[in-house]
Amino acid sequence: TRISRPERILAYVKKHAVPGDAESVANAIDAYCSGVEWAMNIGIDKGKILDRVVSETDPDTVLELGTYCGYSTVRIGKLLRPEARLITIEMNPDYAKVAKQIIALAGLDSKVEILVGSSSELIPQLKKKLDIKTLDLVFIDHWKECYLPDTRCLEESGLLHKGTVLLADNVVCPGAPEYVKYIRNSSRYRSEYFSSRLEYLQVEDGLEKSVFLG
Ligand SMILES: O=C(NC/C=C/[C@H]1O[C@@H](n2ccc(=O)cc2)[C@H](O)[C@@H]1O)c1cc([N+](=O)[O-])cc(O)c1O
Ligand SMILES: [Mg+2]
Repeated sequence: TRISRPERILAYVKKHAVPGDAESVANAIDAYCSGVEWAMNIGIDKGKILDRVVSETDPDTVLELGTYCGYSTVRIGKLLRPEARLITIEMNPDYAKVAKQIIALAGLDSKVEILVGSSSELIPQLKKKLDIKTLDLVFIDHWKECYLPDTRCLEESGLLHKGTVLLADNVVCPGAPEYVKYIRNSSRYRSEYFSSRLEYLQVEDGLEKSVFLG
């Protein structure tokens, strides 16, 4: 069988990125996905909003739900202080294998830990397994129907503190209507919508930033 799309992306990154240069890794993935074949990375336009939210939050501990090829993992990781930690959850072992190599190529493996498994199974274990107290930033970009149940699980696991930022991708396309309805109507969050474009296309999409109020 042909190699998978993530493996085609990895081959392109190996050929065109500069090892240790995270920016060149992100640029290589964007070049491939703009010019050769689309892939569900947050992309350039929404990526700039992600960058701004990460920089403003300046987090010590970040959780990402949905690693895929590691594009957003690299975008976030390159903005973190050396002592900060980024935990990313990926349930597809083949995707995790590609992401691990892309994150290493970006020189970010010391800051990033990839956990292979489902978010619903791993979120309740984070405190115990990874000695995590609370999360400063959560980037949500996995299966859209999991956004809400996993947010409830984060609340119940005591992983959110006053000021924790949740940033959700794809609130318009493909959309996460149950999540958006919950988070915008909850008195426990202050939410803001950032309108943008779906990765590599001229379709509207956007990010929802929600601050947990405790
Ligand atoms: O469907 C989308 N994303 C689903 C992502 C899913 C990823 O999350 C992982 N996961 C990890 C842990 C889990 O528990 C479950 C899944 C999956 O193994 C996959 O790697 C999507 C689709 C479009 N689109 O235009 O169609 C655009 C986007 O930006 C998207 O993010
Ligand atoms: Mg997405």
